[in-house]
Amino acid sequence: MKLGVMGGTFDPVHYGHLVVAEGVRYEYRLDKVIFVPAGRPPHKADRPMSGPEHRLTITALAIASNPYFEVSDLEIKRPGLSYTYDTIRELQSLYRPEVVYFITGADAVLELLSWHRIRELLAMCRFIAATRPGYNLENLTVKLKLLPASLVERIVPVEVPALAISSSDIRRRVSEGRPIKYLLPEGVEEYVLSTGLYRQGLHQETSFCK
Ligand SMILES: Nc1ncnc2c1ncn2[C@@H]1O[C@H](COP(=O)(O)OP(=O)(O)OP(=O)(O)O)[C@@H](O)[C@H]1O
Ligand SMILES: O=C(O)c1ccc[n+]([C@@H]2O[C@H](COP(=O)([O-])O)[C@@H](O)[C@H]2O)c1
Repeated sequence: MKLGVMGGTFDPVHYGHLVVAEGVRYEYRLDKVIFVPAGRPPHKADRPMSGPEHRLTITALAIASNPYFEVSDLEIKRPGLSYTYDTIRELQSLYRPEVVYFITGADAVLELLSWHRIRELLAMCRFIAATRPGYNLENLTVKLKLLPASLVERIVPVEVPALAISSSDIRRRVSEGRPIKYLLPEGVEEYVLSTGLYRQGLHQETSFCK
């Protein structure tokens, strides 16, 4: 089995995430892509974010129409910071896949040097770095020059349709009463608007992950 793992804060999930996951699934003929909403993302630990139950629900709504996509609450259930290293280990023992691809956007992959146990993580799974407007993957080898070339080779860039959509822009739009239609799936839009998520602005988001 070839397993894709799409990790993210998903606050909220949007078409940028879905286009990346579907593009990589097709390119690499993945059997399954598991979306893993971060319980407590390590590099955003002191930042307010919506409660995990909201982020899990909207991720499930967003992927419902794709038979290759699944969502996992594994990071949300795990106490402490949500390190990708722990997640991949857990998924490997659950699914016993032949190979795991961790799917990230260019912005996240450019910061890989600061990730927990990055050398071991790169040895355990391959990384797919999807293109993202505003981020240049040509800098990747310079940014990661402290890592052995044999590990950097395990990070593969993939070109996906450029969508300049971000969760932070969507949150800002909601708080300013501007439209978010066509930036994210309708079901997610309805959920966001009906629950009042993001309406009070970034400084008053619903809760911290515990
Ligand atoms: N429009 C996009 N194109 C390509 N990759 C993306 C895009 N949006 C998000 N990603 C990638 O998806 C993963 C999860 O992203 P995340 O949930 O943090 O969304 P975000 O839009 O970057 O959020 P925020 O604006 O709050 O930082 C990351 O690896 C990120 O690089
Ligand atoms: O494990 C780490 O040290 C680590 C550091 C930064 C980011 N990540 C993961 O990378 C994914 C994308 O993060 P984000 O913040 O862009 O949504 C998400 O699954 C995070 O948990 C993981």
